[in-house]
Amino acid sequence: MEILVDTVNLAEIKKYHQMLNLSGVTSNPTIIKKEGHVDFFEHLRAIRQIIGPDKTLHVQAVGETTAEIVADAHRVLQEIDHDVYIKIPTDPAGLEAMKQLKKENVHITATAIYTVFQGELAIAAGADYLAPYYNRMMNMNIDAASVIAELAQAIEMSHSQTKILAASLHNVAQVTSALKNGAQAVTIGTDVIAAGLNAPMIAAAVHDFKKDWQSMYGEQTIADLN
Ligand SMILES: O=C[C@H](O)COP(=O)(O)O
Repeated sequence: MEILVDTVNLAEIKKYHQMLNLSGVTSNPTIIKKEGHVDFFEHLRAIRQIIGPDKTLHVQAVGETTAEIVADAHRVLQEIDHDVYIKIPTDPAGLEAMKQLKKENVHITATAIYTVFQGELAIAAGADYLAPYYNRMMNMNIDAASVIAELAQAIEMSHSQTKILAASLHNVAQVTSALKNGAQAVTIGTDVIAAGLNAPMIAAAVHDFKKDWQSMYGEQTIADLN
């Protein structure tokens, strides 16, 4: 199971890289905008510095034509490193760019996926990851769980190496549903992770255990015991 964070906030990436066994970081222009007008390449290099070479870093191309997308990909690979996963929207121009970039062995994350059909074409194009947009599908009354389950089946049936990296996850239920339905990876906003771990019932359980411990041993921790 791969857990990624859907943020480019350096402090948040540091915090969750330390807390969790993160597999990587994903971004898109909207996520980058939240940090203000940062130096794009410098910021991405800082993320790579934090997560190290073994984690995956997914950066979205912004060009609209195939030639522009391919040029964006080349620039990102040149400025950051050749292990970056280039996120490419799964539309006509993007699919053609995927086909071209796979010939150069570039890592591809096919993004903006709302339908099984888009996913199937991205699998055929050799994408390394598919990023189906869970919450955005739900907003359109598309059954996101079924789309992910069908894509998982398509990958299995075609013996493809493509993995599903569920994105646009707006709550813990969506995360667990994506994983249950066959996503190998999920990219989660740090607000969703925090909300999932800050449930009052977790704090209450920890508090009750502490109270019972203190009623016997006072302020000493286990490490303090003689
Ligand atoms: O790049 C993919 C994002 O996970 C989309 O998330 P969003 O629907 O919250 O903008």
